[in-house]
Amino acid sequence: MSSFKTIDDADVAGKRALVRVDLNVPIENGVVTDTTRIDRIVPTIRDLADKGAKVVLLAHFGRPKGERKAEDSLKPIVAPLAKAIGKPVAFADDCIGDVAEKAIAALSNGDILLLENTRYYKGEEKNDPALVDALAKLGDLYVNDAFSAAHRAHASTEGLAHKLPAYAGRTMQAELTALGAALGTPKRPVLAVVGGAKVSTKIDLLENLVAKVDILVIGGGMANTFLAAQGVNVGKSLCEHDLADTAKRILAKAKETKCEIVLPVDAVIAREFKAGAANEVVSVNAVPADAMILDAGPKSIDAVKAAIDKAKTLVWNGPLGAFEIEPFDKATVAAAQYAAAATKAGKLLTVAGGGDTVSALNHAGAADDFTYISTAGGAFLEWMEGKELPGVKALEG
Ligand SMILES: Nc1ncnc2c1ncn2[C@@H]1O[C@H](COP(=O)(O)OP(=O)(O)O)[C@@H](O)[C@H]1O
Ligand SMILES: O=C(OP(=O)(O)O)[C@H](O)COP(=O)(O)O
Repeated sequence: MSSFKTIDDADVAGKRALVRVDLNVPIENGVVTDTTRIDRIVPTIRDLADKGAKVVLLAHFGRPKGERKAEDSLKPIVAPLAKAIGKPVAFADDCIGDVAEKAIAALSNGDILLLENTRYYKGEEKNDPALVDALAKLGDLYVNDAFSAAHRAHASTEGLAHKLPAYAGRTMQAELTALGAALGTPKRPVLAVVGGAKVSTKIDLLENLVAKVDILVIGGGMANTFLAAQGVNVGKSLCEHDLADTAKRILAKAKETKCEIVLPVDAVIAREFKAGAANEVVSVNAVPADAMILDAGPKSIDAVKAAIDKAKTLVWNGPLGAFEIEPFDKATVAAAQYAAAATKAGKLLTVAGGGDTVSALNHAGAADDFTYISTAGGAFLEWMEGKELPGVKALEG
């Protein structure tokens, strides 16, 4: 169990509390489509505000890589955040410097301010001491409530904890407690389902995961990368061809550890990435060069269901297809509803996480029946691997 200070240990009245939260939520046309991450940080924010802190929220959005990209602004999140907290939330157009300092100076005790995307600065992902210093100047204490970004050793998730008195927020505490309770000694067989689009940042963790789980279903963009590594032509699908060697190494390791790998055998393909695009089901060996795989096909769905039937524990991060655009949500919805039914019947313990995964499970009407829904995707899988998360470790001093 982690040994860090929590906000119960902090004297916050009249202090500027820099609170790292995860607001990397799904947004379509400027509208937040799933508020799970927002809802989960409310207790920490309300608690600090009620105790008279000046609450200054730090967060990233997307992967702008140090550029001020308008589509990665946190501004559209202000209104849903204020609604969830039930209090006004001010916004500053920068996370450091004059703009941030003036906005903080204008706060009264109990006020809440959101600073613009920390990833507008290259120093964030590099954990650059200069950015850490510039951020530290803005606060008297630091609270990390972003468990879902705790696998990143970034300025606002790791560096700051060494510069200011550091505390874990309520969600950070709750996630670690809930994951420990659900998965500390998981009932076997353990099935992991890993899909989604963040192939390059998640593929490495599969190498450890195949030593921890009995069955691994690989779906979504991740599956395309594995199929391509095996010589399958995936056409214009989301695929990271330069990771072929990594994929091969993981498949070899899975053989050694006797972890069963389930890859799609058929796919729903289309030529346009849009709702209602003309589509057809083909074998993964027959994807035309000008088409993309946007979902798993019916035979693949049956294979996922068969894997769920064998398992006693399921951990899931990453949708099996481009579930935001119908009809390419079928595999994700079918697997989610099947797992939810098995959980309800008492046959399976289910833990799922990740910004888009939770959104997909809500879309499928399955989230409420899962044993535990984490806000975290990559962070929760790294926790599952047994890795020390830099954001958590830094809180331990
Ligand atoms: N075959 C596919 N082609 C393109 N995008 C896909 C495919 N399968 C899944 N995705 C996309 O993956 C995204 C979610 O991936 P990721 O960010 O890794 O998940 P999470 O946020 O749950 O950790 C979704 O936006 C979904 O549309
Ligand atoms: O959405 C997140 O992670 P997730 O996709 O694993 O759930 C976190 O905000 C971390 O984002 P990042 O993977 O761009 O560092």
